[in-house]
Amino acid sequence: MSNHSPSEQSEAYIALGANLGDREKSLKEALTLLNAHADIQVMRCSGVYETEPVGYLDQPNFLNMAAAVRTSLMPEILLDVMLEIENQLGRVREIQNGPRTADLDLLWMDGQTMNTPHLTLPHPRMLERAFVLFPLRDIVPQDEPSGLLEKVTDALGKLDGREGIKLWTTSGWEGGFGHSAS
Ligand SMILES: Nc1ncnc2c1ncn2[C@@H]1O[C@H](COP(=O)(O)OP(=O)(O)OP(=O)(O)O)[C@@H](O)[C@H]1O
Ligand SMILES: Nc1nc2c(c(=O)[nH]1)N=C(CO)CN2
Repeated sequence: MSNHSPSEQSEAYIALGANLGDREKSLKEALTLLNAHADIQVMRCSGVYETEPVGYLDQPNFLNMAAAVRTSLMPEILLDVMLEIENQLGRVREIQNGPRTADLDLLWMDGQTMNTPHLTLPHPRMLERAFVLFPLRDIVPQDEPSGLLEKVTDALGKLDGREGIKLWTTSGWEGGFGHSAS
């Protein structure tokens, strides 16, 4: 089977989080590794936000961000690349919702829906999570064709304020990847 989608390129949105070790370095390395893949280009990066842990509370604050990538890979293959990057950055799965050096979630891919044991799209919890929505809002363009901006704006309107989210750095990291012009 081909690893590539029949219709050229997709735009995928990825959430990144880290709360162990040098968190900012882990996020940057994850993006560098994504962009180093021959079939993935990092197009836009959100600001980096420091966020209080959600779910399992007895753990350090996270840094969270989101990135938009262009890829010709099928969603399952893109997810495999992301899980491999988590492993390369030293992720060990011990506690559900627990601390991690790097967590990469595939949020949205041109509005495609799927539900397999390996991958659910859109990510089922993305619209409940302020630590996903604030970064996403930074990078979804007004004219995004598959309805993502409306979903993000609507979900943000239902949140109570900023819920333990503060801007850490505006990042500007996509400039380093050389693909930021559309
Ligand atoms: N959209 C998706 N993005 C990332 N992983 C997914 C997705 N859908 C299903 N999965 C599966 O979820 C599995 C567990 O992921 P992980 O351990 O990162 O969960 P988590 O980050 O602790 O929780 P959450 O999924 O709520 O963020 C992955 O191995 C992957 O196969
Ligand atoms: N603030 C914050 N909390 C979390 C996060 C995360 O990335 N940021 N990830 C989780 C599991 O994916 C559980 N809780």
